[in-house]
Amino acid sequence: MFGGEQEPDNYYVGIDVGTGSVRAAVVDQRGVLVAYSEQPIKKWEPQFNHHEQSSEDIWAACCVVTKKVVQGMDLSRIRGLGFDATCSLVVLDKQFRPLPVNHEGDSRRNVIMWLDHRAVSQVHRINETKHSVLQYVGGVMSVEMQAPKLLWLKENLKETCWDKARHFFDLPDFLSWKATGVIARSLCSLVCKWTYSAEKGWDDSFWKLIGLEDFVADNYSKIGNQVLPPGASLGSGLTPEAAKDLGLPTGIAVAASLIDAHAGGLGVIGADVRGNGLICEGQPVTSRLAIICGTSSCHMGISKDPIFVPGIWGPYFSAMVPGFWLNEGGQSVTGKLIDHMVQGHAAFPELQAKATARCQSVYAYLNSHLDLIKKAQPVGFLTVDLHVWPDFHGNRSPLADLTLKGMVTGLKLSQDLDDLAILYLATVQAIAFGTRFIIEAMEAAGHSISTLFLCGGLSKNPLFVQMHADITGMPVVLSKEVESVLVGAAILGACASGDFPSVQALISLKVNTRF
Ligand SMILES: Nc1ncnc2c1ncn2[C@@H]1O[C@H](COP(=O)(O)OP(=O)(O)O)[C@@H](O)[C@H]1O
Ligand SMILES: O=C(CO)[C@H](O)[C@H](O)COP(=O)(O)O
Repeated sequence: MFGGEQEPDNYYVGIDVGTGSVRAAVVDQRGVLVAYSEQPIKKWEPQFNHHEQSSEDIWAACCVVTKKVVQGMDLSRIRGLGFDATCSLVVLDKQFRPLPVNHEGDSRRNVIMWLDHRAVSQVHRINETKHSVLQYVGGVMSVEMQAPKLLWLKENLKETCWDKARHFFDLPDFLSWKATGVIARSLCSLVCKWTYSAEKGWDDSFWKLIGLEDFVADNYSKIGNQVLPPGASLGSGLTPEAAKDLGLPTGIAVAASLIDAHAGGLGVIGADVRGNGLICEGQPVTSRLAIICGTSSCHMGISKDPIFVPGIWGPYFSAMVPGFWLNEGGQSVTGKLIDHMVQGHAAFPELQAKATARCQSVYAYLNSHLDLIKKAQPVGFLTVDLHVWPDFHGNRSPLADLTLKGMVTGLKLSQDLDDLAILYLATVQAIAFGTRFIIEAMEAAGHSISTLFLCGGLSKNPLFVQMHADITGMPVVLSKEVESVLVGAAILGACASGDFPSVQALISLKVNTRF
């Protein structure tokens, strides 16, 4: 972004709602992050594969972090606000009150999270229809998308939720509604998770065929019949009530939102790489793959013309970079898998104690422990006898098979810290091989990728980044600004403010690291 080296006059606020926490940042007109705050959010897992959150808890966390980042600032310099969030499903009634998405009737828990796999039977039936909209999600709809979840609600919670529901929002759209009172949806969420077409709109025949004809009957008013491009300015901007909640001025511009992975993609894909000797310098932006690695990893590749890749979501038109088609590969659990493997190991308490004693994160400790035990050989060779298959939560791409499970081969009876470190390494390598598998599928279908641009929590782990470079054989670029997802959200706010002509004009960022 945003260009220019002059002293900043204008600032933009980005709010990023991830799976585990909400982050806010103030970003100046040069694209520099000047304040940052983070707050955890609640998650419930009332039964296996059911994952729920609370939209009120999420909004409250947005308010806490935003108030913190603008503390002491001249608020009149804040020109715009942008949101991104996970693609979770929020359910509200006629008065915009939360409705329960669970058998317990707990209306606090009104969000079915993106990683929730309750709607297995529903997605199976949807895929059996072989409807033409499925071509635009890689040929197979994921259980993580919204149509199967909506059908599950209709079939399982008819009285307590479905019949009372008036608004079904993707979480990024819920946030922009909460800030502005405008119920218009972002093209990003509707195209990527709800089968909406940027060119043709909703397909009545799909909703009728899968048993959700209710939406057609009321002209899609419950799921969105006003659609805006990400970055478009919403209504009259921030309402007085939301302004009070967030500690921001009433009326500042608020943008139509993005899904979190797409905000990260926007934050990194246009990076200015000049002078780094990278292969992608001078190549079109379509040679870049943005990988947003947090709880999950999302692999975002763009093209001028639509490319149909079996098992990879899309092609989606204008869902991330306006005017480009997007393909989105993904691994449903990556950060969550690494945490699961490390925290579940018998040597974890010892690891935690040793890391704490050195004032290090467990991952920094494990990385230095691997360096110690590798001796003269390259670290990657420590796993010649131990292998992980990482699909503990199914395979999102390119196999698109939610029934797949994880595997570890080569286990021994010992369970000491060395074993834990090597299991951690094998898990990171397995995830990197998953990325290679996705890239191979994208290239076989017509993409031509030369360089990876990583962001998200896992990109702060040097071992994770190095393994991606080694295993894919591609250079990995990290942004100068570590919190690229928040920069993507702030780009939306900057675009909505009218200070910049378009999202495209805003996506050139500086980089400083390569692996
Ligand atoms: N400094 C770090 N070193 C290693 N791993 C990290 C670091 N920071 C975050 N992570 C990992 O990144 C993942 C969370 O990434 P994040 O982008 O915060 O997720 P989300 O957006 O899904 O909430 C976790 O698995 C966490 O362990
Ligand atoms: O489906 C997705 C994007 O299309 C993401 O996996 C989902 O939004 C969760 O993101 P994160 O792992 O960053 O919390």
